[in-house]
Amino acid sequence: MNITIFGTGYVGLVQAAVFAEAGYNVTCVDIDAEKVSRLKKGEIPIYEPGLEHLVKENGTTERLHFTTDASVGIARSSIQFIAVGTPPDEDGSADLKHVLAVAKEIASHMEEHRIVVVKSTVPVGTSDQVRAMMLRTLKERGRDDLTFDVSSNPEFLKEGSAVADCTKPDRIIIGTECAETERALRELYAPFNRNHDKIISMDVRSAELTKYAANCMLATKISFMNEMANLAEKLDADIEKVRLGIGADPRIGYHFIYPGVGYGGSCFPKDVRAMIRLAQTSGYDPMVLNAVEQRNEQQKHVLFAKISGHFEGDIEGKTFALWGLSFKPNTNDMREAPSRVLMAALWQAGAKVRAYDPEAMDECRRIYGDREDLLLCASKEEALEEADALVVVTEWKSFRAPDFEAMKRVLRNPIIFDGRNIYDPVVASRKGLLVFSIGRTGQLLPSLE
Ligand SMILES: NC(=O)c1ccc[n+]([C@@H]2O[C@H](COP(=O)([O-])OP(=O)(O)OC[C@H]3O[C@@H](n4cnc5c(N)ncnc54)[C@H](O)[C@@H]3O)[C@@H](O)[C@H]2O)c1
Ligand SMILES: O=c1ccn([C@@H]2O[C@H](COP(=O)(O)OP(=O)(O)O[C@H]3O[C@H](CO)[C@@H](O)[C@H](O)[C@H]3O)[C@@H](O)[C@H]2O)c(=O)[nH]1
Repeated sequence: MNITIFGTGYVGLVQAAVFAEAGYNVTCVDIDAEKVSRLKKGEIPIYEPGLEHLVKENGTTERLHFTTDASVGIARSSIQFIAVGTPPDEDGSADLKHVLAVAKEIASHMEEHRIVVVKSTVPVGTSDQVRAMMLRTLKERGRDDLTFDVSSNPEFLKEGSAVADCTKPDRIIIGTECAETERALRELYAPFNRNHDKIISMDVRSAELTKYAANCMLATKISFMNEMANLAEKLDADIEKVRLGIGADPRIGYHFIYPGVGYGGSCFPKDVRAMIRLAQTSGYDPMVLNAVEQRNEQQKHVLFAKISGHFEGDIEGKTFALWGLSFKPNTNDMREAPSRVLMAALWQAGAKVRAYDPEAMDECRRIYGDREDLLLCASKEEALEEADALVVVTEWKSFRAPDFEAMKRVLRNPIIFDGRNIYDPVVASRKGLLVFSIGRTGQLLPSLE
């Protein structure tokens, strides 16, 4: 089976590699010529566990092609996936210009029936816009005899485990009103649907809403837990105990109830805002989602407030070691990362940052360039040198069991601001370190001898 995928970002590239591994011939089209030329050489522009191996292995065969020439991809395959970005517009709504550009491109070059599958995260009603754009373009070409279908197949992969998520999806949503498309997509996904039927078929609009609803639900869980964490501090309770206590209820579950410094990344912030805009333009006041978004914005400032509180506002001239730049572990992605909000606040207050991240150093350099108040360190140990305290923003595995005694010797003050609750304050205190966590301060903080 031949498949074409527009967009070689996290979604398009990973899905392409996984389809190719299953034995399909996949043509990847991207307008970014540099990216395409790197991919042709087997260079992977993003860090995603397992991806490089898959692209290299399949890129040397006939199964995985990269091109900037849309017409090649359109001619080759009956199924055309749209997996381009849907970044936020100025008002928070999803900007559909890339999606519609691909729709126009497909209609400009197709010579026979095509199944267009929207995999990008798009507001309800986008498939109607894609359809209208294609009809208009075909009409302009004088080829409105050509037929096509537009369906929805949203993607649920997580960065950092994208290959695993695509290989073993927990559900495959097929949003279509066309029986032929449903048959084709069921056949396409059959290799990923062997254990039990993971395919959930529905109409296109419900499929589009399912994607936003999933992300909004997960974001709501996180904002709710952050709210409980902030309250726990006020009430001298320990949110980590509360987390275990509520997670034991299977109706709540242990997943996605970790408090922290707020959710980041390329999806939750953008998708919650897009859902808010969509609700508002439909004449509905999304009270819950507004609160989710506001809590998250404030949560990104909680760590700085703790730092400032401890040093009684005397931040100017101080240096902070920062462990973790990416928005979550196992990725180099820094889009909407809480680390960026924290660094901006520290710089604004006149502090310097010595940062380390296992994968996001190049990305950080790309974003900030050379700055006097940012030193990118070669190791987590180097970041601690001459620092007034350590701040942990991302819970990378390699940060979890540090040598507290060595840390105490190097830091100017034996203090850790732990934005992900990866350290036990009691254990750390035995080694002479004071840990400020999220949602577990007050009487629970052991005093240092
Ligand atoms: N990143 C994730 O974890 C994730 C997960 C699920 C869904 N999504 C959604 O999937 C979509 C893609 O996200 P992403 O993170 O892969 O984006 P991305 O920004 O990493 O990549 C998008 C790619 O599309 C290319 N592109 C733009 N216009 C094009 C065109 N006209 N023709 C061909 N290529 C074009 C860009 O050059 C870029 O390489 C978004 O709607 C996103 O919300 C993302
Ligand atoms: O208990 C938790 C879980 C996550 N996070 C934060 O939430 C953000 C998002 O994390 P995660 O969902 O793991 O990463 P993403 O790669 O952004 O994946 C989300 O967004 C994708 C894009 O839409 C969807 O496909 C995925 O299903 C959805 O999980 C990160 O900043 C995490 O630190 C928390 O603060 N607490």
